[in-house]
Amino acid sequence: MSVRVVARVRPLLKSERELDVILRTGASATPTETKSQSTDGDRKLAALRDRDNVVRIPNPKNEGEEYSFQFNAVYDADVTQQEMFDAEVAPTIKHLFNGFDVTLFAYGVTGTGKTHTMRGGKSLADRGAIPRLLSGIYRRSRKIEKDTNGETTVKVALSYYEIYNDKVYDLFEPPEKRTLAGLPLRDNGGKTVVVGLTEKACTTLKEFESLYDQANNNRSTSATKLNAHSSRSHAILGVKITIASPEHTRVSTVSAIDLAGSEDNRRTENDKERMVESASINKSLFVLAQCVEAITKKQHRIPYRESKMTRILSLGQNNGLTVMILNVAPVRSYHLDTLSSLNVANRTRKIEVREIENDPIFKGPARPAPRPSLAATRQPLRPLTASVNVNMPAPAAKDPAKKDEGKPIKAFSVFSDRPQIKPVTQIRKSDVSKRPSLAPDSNNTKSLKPPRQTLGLNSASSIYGELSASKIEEMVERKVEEILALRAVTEQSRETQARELNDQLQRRLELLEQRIEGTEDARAEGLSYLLMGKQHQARGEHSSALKMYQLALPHFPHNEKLVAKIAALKERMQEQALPRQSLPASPPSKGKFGSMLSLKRESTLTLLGKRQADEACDNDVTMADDDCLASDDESHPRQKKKRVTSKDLCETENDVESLDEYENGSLSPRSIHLLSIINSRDVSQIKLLKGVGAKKAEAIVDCLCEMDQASDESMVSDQPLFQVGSLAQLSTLKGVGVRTVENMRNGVLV
Ligand SMILES: Nc1ncnc2c1ncn2[C@@H]1O[C@H](COP(=O)(O)OP(=O)(O)OP(=O)(O)O)[C@@H](O)[C@H]1O
Repeated sequence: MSVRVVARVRPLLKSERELDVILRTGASATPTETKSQSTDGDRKLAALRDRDNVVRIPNPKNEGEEYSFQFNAVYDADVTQQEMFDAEVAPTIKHLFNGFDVTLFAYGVTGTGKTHTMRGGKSLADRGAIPRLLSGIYRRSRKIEKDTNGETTVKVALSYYEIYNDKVYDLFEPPEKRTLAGLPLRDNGGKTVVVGLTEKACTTLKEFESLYDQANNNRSTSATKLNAHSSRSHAILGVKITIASPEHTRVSTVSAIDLAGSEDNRRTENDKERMVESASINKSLFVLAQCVEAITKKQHRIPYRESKMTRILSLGQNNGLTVMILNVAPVRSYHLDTLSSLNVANRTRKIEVREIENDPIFKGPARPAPRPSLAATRQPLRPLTASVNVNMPAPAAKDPAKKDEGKPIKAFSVFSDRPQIKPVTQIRKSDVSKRPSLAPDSNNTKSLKPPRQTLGLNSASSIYGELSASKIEEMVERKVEEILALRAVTEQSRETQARELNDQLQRRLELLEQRIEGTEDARAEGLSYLLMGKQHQARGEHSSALKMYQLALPHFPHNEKLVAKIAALKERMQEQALPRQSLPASPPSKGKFGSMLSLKRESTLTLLGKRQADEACDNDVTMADDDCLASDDESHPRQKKKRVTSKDLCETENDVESLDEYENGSLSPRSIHLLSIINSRDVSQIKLLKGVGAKKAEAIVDCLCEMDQASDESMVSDQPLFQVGSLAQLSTLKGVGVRTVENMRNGVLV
């Protein structure tokens, strides 16, 4: 049977407004009713359980749309604690006395009413599910004892613990007795047990109330922005009942769990301590959601062990009945949280649990072949193999020999882990007809393929008298081995294929890289010629520039701009043949870009320019040839290390043009000051210039020193001879571009 999941919508709190209600329940078109809107107070139990069971919530991204979540039941804000108990908790008591374990847990966002539902208030009417459950247990115990004239006795024992920051603490122990590590968990026969937990015998409701209240004082609660009495831990109350009749003793447990609520810490404004708690709460609830998802998706691995809470809750693994009460707040401020908890709860509904009563412990002489422990091995859920009607009262003292006989017709499915030999009469007709392999006249014995079917047959082993359990197990084992072997072979061939594919891919990649590298090398060479040509041209060395452009041409054979440039250069050289011849004799012209460098330090600059070109090409092999060619004849934009775009070049050209103002006039005080700093070769001063860091300053000084060394004069004097005389010259230095010069100049205060 699947987990029973019911939703309970809490009424509006004083601080909440009617107009913020976004949840709708049932088929009603009006928002969830609040307590004030409560109608008929004395609804019948059946009516309660059968009422509309849909919660509707708008899509947060599109309010026009609505999501609907269906549950086993939905309880509006007007439903009282008594009604809630009668509808959902009271029916589980008889299952408990029939030997089934019961798990009741409240799930929901912080402040949605979990503690209210489980523990409730102090007044009689406000009492929650737990005290009412205990009251019901004691009442039933008294009745059984009375009906059997005291031959059957019922003992109730309590344990109560909390999981706080993923550590387990005994709530029957005062907090000062807690150890840092908390109590350990252990797997015991398929159940997770807390080691060293106090178990208190409790004979009356009054005793329970006092114990429970006292223990709750030990529970970790704090005021948060979203709830003045927020539970900071998951609290688990275990009520163990031991029914002892003259023939046997039967033990079953009800676990009532008040989970801590998930918190959206953007809303809680939690302090550090609360945040740690909150992280732990959210983590365990997240693991719970993951477990739910893994179970419903039938995944192989269910992450129970990733949090203590999920390990203890063992949803879908625990036998017996599970009821989840999803608490929700009806208002908008909880919108996303509500949506997410509705999602988790909705998925939980699809989880199937094995409803198996606990084995009775028989008194008297030892009995042959007890049923193997069903809980001992946790296995995936199996299809139903038998049925029990838990709604029928269990006979108080049954003949143990006839234990398996005459079980009433089922009300829900029972799942089995191990082969169970059941009389054929227990298999419903419909079941037999649905599964041909179970039919007595079936000749389909060869189709024992999937283990599920094989196991299904076990329950009907009387039909196949000759097929003993061990034989069937042997067959299953053989089949499993076959499947595993086949899988191993398939995986091996798949691996080989993948390896071959990888090799092929690698080879192709290498080829591609080689091709790209070859192309890039050639292109880089061409670009370096272009760049050098440009630099020569900028310095007025037209013949060198022409040579470089001509060397670049084979690399860009179809580039019209380059062809045009070569032609223009040739023409200009012819025009300027005379003036150019006279230039070497004339004094350096400060007004011409690079003139000082070209005339005085030609060899140095050729060296520098070449290095710049090499560097630029190393770093800029991707630069478009058009970008290179687009620069104007007189401009000298230095290559930047980043990818150069045509936009950059245009801007650079504009910047250089702006420097033209210095070409024919004297330098401004600002520029003079800047150049004096540069010429000082003082790294500590240069690095203070705008846009220049320590690295750039060092590069500038290095460059100047290199030029000094390269000059003939530097051989005879220690004094730096080369002086940067213009901003344009400055822009040609290593590590400096026109934009840097502009930056430096703008940053200079005079
Ligand atoms: N059905 C209800 N009827 C009346 N009041 C309710 C109901 N449900 C919740 N409340 C009130 O809402 C408030 C928050 O409820 P509660 O403390 O039970 O929330 P919670 O989900 O346990 O929160 P947390 O996870 O922070 O512990 C309380 O003041 C409680 O009395």
